Amino acid sequence: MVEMLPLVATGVTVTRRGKRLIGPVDLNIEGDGVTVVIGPNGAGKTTLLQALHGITRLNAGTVRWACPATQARRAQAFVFQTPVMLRRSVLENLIYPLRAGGMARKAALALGREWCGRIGLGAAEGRPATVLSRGEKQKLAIARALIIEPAVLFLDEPSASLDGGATREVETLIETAAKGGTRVILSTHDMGQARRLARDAVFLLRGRVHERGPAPEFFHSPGTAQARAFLAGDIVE
Ligand SMILES: Nc1ncnc2c1ncn2[C@@H]1O[C@H](COP(=O)(O)OP(=O)(O)OP(=O)(O)O)[C@@H](O)[C@H]1O
Repeated sequence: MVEMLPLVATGVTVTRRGKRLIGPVDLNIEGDGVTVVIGPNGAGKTTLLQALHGITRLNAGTVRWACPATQARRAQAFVFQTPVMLRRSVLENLIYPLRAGGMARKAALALGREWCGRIGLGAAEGRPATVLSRGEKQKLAIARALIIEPAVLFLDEPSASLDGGATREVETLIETAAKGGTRVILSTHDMGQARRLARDAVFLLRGRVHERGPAPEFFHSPGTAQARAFLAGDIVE
């Protein structure tokens, strides 16, 4: 895997139609495991993830990786909150990034089938991906991101509106990826999920990093009144 970390964001600011969505944000991400980005609706979680991944225009600031930008782009993946399925079979969706990366079809199919089985869709490999359930689509989208063995994986609300069983399956995929050396950065509204997965937490409020820390300390004894209130389930704006 490409050595991409630390990720260093400095003064990252995104403004749209005269409104500052995030920033300035300074953030350093290194080590391994899962970083969770949490905060109220509209705090800027999605915008921050997209800014770090390089798919939204910055109005100020920089995002730097430990490797050249072209290499960094190829070694990271992003899974959107609403998974985008190609109008092809489950298996063809899975092998798409492998083929785009130049892998021979036979090898790609073998790896794709292995992943189909791993996410419990072995019997559905020929089915159109568009007819899958929401949970199945999310698993497929995550598997399609992981199949290229990215060094860094961004996930925006990976289990929004999934039930307990589907959420568990998605979390297992994420944990396995993190154990395998993929650095995961995800946003979530689910504080149970944040506690289960996080190595460290970033609490965003009104587009700024309000508090950041290792998960055990952050969840046990947050340092700011707003983070305490948020974790207690109070409305924080
Ligand atoms: N292209 C855009 N133009 C104008 N405003 C935008 C644009 N994209 C996002 N916003 C606004 O920026 C703010 C941050 O949005 P973002 O989706 O990043 O927040 P979030 O923390 O992910 O929210 P949620 O928890 O509701 O998903 C919101 O007020 C949103 O309405």
